[in-house]
Amino acid sequence: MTTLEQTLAEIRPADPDAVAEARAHQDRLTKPRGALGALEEVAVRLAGIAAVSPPPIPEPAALAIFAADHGVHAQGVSPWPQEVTRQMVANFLAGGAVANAFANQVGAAVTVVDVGVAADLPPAPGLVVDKVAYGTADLSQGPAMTGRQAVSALEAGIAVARRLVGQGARCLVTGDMGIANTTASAALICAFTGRDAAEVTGRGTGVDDETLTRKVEVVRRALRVNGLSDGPAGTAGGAGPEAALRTLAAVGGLEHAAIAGFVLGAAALRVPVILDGVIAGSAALAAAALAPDAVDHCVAGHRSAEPGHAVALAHLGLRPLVELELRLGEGTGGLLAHPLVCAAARVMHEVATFDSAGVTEKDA
Ligand SMILES: O=C(O)c1ccc[n+]([C@@H]2O[C@H](COP(=O)([O-])O)[C@@H](O)[C@H]2O)c1
Ligand SMILES: Cc1cc2nc[nH]c2cc1C
Repeated sequence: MTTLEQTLAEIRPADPDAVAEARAHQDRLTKPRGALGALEEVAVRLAGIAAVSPPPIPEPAALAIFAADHGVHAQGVSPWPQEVTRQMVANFLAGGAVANAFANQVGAAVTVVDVGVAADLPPAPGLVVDKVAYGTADLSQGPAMTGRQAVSALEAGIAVARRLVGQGARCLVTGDMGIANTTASAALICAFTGRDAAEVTGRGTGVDDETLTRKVEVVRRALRVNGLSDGPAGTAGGAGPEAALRTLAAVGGLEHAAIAGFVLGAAALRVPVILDGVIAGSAALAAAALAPDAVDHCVAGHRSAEPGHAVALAHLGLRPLVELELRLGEGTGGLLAHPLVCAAARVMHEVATFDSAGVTEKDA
């Protein structure tokens, strides 16, 4: 069995007994029922992931920033030059990016993974080189990746999840870096949800109106040339894992595939994975198409300003914890959500019950 096949076979849904126990416990705690809003569902979700209630507090966290370049950059879909991908990788490794500051704030270790940067990077502590290609092909002209490249990138992500959990991480956070990757994200979201390109394509790093119009056309062309535009909603590329892999290879990026693998790896290990922005959301659609139960192991860290992100999260049935109009990527929104996820779990360990504290319950 390949690493991908083995990982897919290991993924199970949330544990129903732990979920039921966690719900019942929430209702015994000294607070009005439901008073912790969405955090109650996070606590229940963590119990379902760990298959125990109360669930362990998911710390320490580890962030993996998957970096790659995109052939579609040649279509003028980003205002930034491609070399910014490589330059930002150097910035992450030097500790100078926003992701580093946020990781320090929440005590998360940072790993940078080169799965497809279009340049060779010098070895550095914190850098994992698992380069599948020097960037993808232009998805508006044909498939961005071969099936084999997509599987290699998925398996690179699985390997990182396994390694970080093996080193003691109890929560994984997705991060990405790749100039032009919001175009690939929009194409993935169209292909997996059946929505129109104009609804899900956004300004990314900040394109002007003219470039946005071109970007929407590039996404439409990508779907058309790859045979993904004429299926029923949600199954434009067909149903099942093989179709999911074909769709991912056709219009995804190497970092999207690696992030999908990272999500699958976390799910197989029953470790919660906090999703960052639109790149992670679109990658999670691919992971969910490969293994629907993987979604049970995900927490949506935030909702980014990119319009496709809300569409992806709705399709996954995930509610974002933080909404600050962030549109940076790197894992920044996921990191900010980590203390909320830990607080949700801590409540389950430390808050007294009505019985134990001698607090009178409301009238029946
Ligand atoms: O996380 C997001 O939702 C997000 C939204 C807009 C832009 N980004 C980041 O910006 C880069 C892609 O933007 P663009 O305009 O080059 O496609 C890439 O490095 C992403 O990490 C990320
Ligand atoms: C400067 C810069 C930093 C980023 N971090 C993630 N994507 C990015 C894109 C740019 C352009």
